[in-house]
Amino acid sequence: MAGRLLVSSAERRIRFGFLRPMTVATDVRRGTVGNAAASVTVQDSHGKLKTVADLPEIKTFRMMYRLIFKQYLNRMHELDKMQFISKSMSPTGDLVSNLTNELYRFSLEVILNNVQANPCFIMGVDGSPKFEVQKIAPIHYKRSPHVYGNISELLLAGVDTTSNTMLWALYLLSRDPEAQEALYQDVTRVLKGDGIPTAQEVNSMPYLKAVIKETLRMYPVVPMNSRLIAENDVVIGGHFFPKKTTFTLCHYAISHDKKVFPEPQKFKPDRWLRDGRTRPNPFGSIPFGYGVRGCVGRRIAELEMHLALARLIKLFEIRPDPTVGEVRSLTRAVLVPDRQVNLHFVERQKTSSEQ
Ligand code: HEM
Repeated sequence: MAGRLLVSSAERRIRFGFLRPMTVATDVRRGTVGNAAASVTVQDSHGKLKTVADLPEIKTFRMMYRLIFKQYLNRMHELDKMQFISKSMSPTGDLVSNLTNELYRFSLEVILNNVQANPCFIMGVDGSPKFEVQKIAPIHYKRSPHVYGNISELLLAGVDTTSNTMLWALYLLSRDPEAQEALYQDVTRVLKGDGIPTAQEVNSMPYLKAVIKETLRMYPVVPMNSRLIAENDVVIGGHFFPKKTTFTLCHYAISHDKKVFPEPQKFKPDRWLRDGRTRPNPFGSIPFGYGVRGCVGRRIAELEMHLALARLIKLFEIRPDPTVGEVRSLTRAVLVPDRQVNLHFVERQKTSSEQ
């Protein structure tokens, strides 16, 4: 997600933020997201969209993840012992700042480690192609407004998004023991021991993926974005729109359409399973946007959330705090909870094969 949300004037330069033309000639090297599992979509010289790279394996990213996640889990254990458990004895306790902060810190570390390992990544965050930076000047960032701008965009795009989505996912799971059990079964069926899941293992956990998809459907963390139809007039649904019209897409409204998602207010990860059922229209929920200017961090974000959620659910049962009540969402650039979300992390017993 790029930093600035909406710009009202169609004349405004499009390189900032969400206001982007549909017809961008893109030679942006999407591969700059590093060596995480990434599909790279570009336009070829004939303007055709194609995927140029599918990198199924994760190398440095996975290694860094292991380090970061180890620390993070230790911290969760610490919190579990010191705070979550003691707070559960005094339900008026406030856990939210802890959980929100912990998720924020976790997402931040993942992104910053990526920046360190892939200097070009930071330079490309405004969507402008700066691939050559990687080769010329690996990590000597000059203090320029451009770099500051990129860093703040990176924080909003890469940290607030994943940390809030994780928070929403944990919140939804805490309120749905059945879904949580299904997720636990899905994860423990594949993951034995303490190892970090491989890309292949993640692919074998359909319910895990479904939980993230359903979370993003219910709480699309980037609730809206825009497109500027720059070059041509268009007719949509019988309505004429002159060129340079700005369209604002409300992801939240789209993904709560009951014609596409029956019972849209219900958390139902099953609707995303590929088990023979009729799946929802793929454009019914597009939390990462779409096309050449869709989210460049999508694969990293999904990977990060899949790995984090798999580990957390394997280690902890997540329970709601009865004092919190029904949480609503607010748009604060990203979709955030309207109150502190207290959750209890109860450590699971290890099975005999894992002792
Ligand atoms: C839950 C996680 C995330 C969600 C839901 C999300 C969503 C979005 C959306 C909706 C857009 C606009 C797409 C469009 O206009 O079609 C976007 C753009 C972008 N996102 Fe994300 N994002 C997430 C995580 C990340 C992460 C982790 C990063 C960086 C590591 C990132 C970097 C970017 C960048 C750089 C853009 C601008 C792309 C461009 O202008 O071409 N995002 N994101």
